[in-house]
Amino acid sequence: MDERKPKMQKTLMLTDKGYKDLKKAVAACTVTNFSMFIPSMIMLLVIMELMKPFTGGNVSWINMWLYFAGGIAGAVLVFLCSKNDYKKTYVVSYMESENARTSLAEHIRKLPMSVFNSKNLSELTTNMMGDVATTEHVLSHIYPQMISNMITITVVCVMFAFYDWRMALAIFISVPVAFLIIFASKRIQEKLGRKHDKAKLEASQQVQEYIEGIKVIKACNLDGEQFEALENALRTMKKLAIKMEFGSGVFVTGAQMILQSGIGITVFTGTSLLMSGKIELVPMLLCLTIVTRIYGPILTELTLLPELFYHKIAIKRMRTLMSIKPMEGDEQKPVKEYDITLNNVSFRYNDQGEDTIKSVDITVPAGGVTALVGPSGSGKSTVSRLIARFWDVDEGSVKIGGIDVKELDPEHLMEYMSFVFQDVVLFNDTVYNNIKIGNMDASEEQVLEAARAARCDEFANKMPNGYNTMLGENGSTLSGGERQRISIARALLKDAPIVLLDEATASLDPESEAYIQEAISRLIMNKTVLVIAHRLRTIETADKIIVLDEGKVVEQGTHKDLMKKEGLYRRLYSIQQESLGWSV
Ligand SMILES: Nc1ncnc2c1ncn2[C@@H]1O[C@H](COP(=O)(O)OP(=O)(O)OP(=O)(O)O)[C@@H](O)[C@H]1O
Repeated sequence: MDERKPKMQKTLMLTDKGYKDLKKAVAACTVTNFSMFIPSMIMLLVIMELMKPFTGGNVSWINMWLYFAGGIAGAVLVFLCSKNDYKKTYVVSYMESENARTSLAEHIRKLPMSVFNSKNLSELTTNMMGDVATTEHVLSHIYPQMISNMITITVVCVMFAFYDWRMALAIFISVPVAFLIIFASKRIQEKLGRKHDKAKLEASQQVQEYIEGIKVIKACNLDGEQFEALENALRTMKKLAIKMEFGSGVFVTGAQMILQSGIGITVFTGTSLLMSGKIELVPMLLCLTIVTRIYGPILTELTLLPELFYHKIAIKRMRTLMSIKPMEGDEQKPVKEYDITLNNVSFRYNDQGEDTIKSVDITVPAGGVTALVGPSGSGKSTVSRLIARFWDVDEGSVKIGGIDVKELDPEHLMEYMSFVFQDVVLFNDTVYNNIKIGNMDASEEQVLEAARAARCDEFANKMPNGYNTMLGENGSTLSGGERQRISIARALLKDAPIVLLDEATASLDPESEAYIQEAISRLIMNKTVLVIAHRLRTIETADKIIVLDEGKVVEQGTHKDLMKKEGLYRRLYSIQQESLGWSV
């Protein structure tokens, strides 16, 4: 964030507009605070009018009617000011939280995958929802009111100081003491807040794991064990929540008592000054009216103040996430050739530990099909992730058409690639929209054409609303083969010149596989294709086969070439051929 921005703007991570709107909200709150004095003043005037007969005067009914009219006008004014104040404070908070969530989402989208290795989903959801909600609450309920209350009380005290400094001091003295008590508890509150946050995160991870793994839990009868872990996490969260509430409660109640003692101090000072003839009754009553009026919002504010400390923790977390450098690159640079080369590439997922890919040289010729094979864990998927720049290589380079992928913005690079993975991610939307994701600019006709080519018609037409049928969360209502066909339809619609197929048909039954193979043949026509396959018979016709073992290229050539050698490929192929004869 820009160093020249005001401290409060930086602290609250506000946009320029948000900061301006916050100032407007403070102004609106201050106007409301002052407008609130009007009814109390009128009440005071009415009381004084009614007391006239006790001092030998008469009640003026004209005055009473005037006060009545003034009261109504005052009430309308208070209503209008409060309405404006509500609008200003809530608009700023909701607009800013929308901005914060959008910029977090945009930022997360551009982060290297290594970030997602070290952060889990619950942590990111907490950042996007919980931390922003804390900021939202602080902006709508604390900052504008706190600042405007400070302005109001300072103005009132300064005004009173002109009349009698002792009365001004009596009103004011307890306010800073009350605030000091809350701020003195900052360390304890922050510590408790951090612990509670950690417990909340642990609990939401447990809930997420429990719900995601519900099928396995049921199948393996793990209800007891898994539920116990969840229960423990929830119990710890409860304990810490109580501790936190108790911790803040002690200080808040103490601060409130001190503040309320201000009323007593004002009454005592006023009465003493009145008795000694140093002030008159009316100003003293005015003082008391104001003090009760002004302390009300501050009392509420004191209960909310500890949230400022938890907010600091939330802001720190958001700032840490925002400070992670996104992957950058040229957003325009055209890629004209589509051959892929890996030159002496080494890569490891974690800073500690062994390289997953070790000094690999690979060439994927443009317009042909290259297969990547090897035992499980040999690094096939990792190579495809490096080509797509989901991760950056540690050594060497990955080039497409002679351009290093590190020079290209990841989103720009994606324009040249389509993927079909074994795990297809589907959104809670219609079948049609799930396919359209492949190319948001495609016409309806193009979407349906791609869907037909990927053999989606067979299942979509049987659904209640055809292509407009909503899929459950992550397409839970579809079979593995159906999900794959949607994924292929997306890729067909995208029509990118490079296609990466990662175990696309590995988990399918023969009938689904036949459908998918047909759709895939259409997809890869005239494209640069890199296919990762476990079942070697599916890549026998590939133009080139690269064999990986423990992160190294150990063989390459055509199926025929490799079968002539006594190498890993031939061994894997023979094992698979043998297993075809097995039955259960
Ligand atoms: N996100 C990750 N973080 C840390 N290590 C990882 C990650 N993904 C993969 N690995 C490790 O890298 C190695 C290579 O994994 P990779 O998925 O590339 O192998 P693969 O050949 O595609 O395996 P498979 O055929 O079983 O899918 C494995 O040891 C794996 O445990």
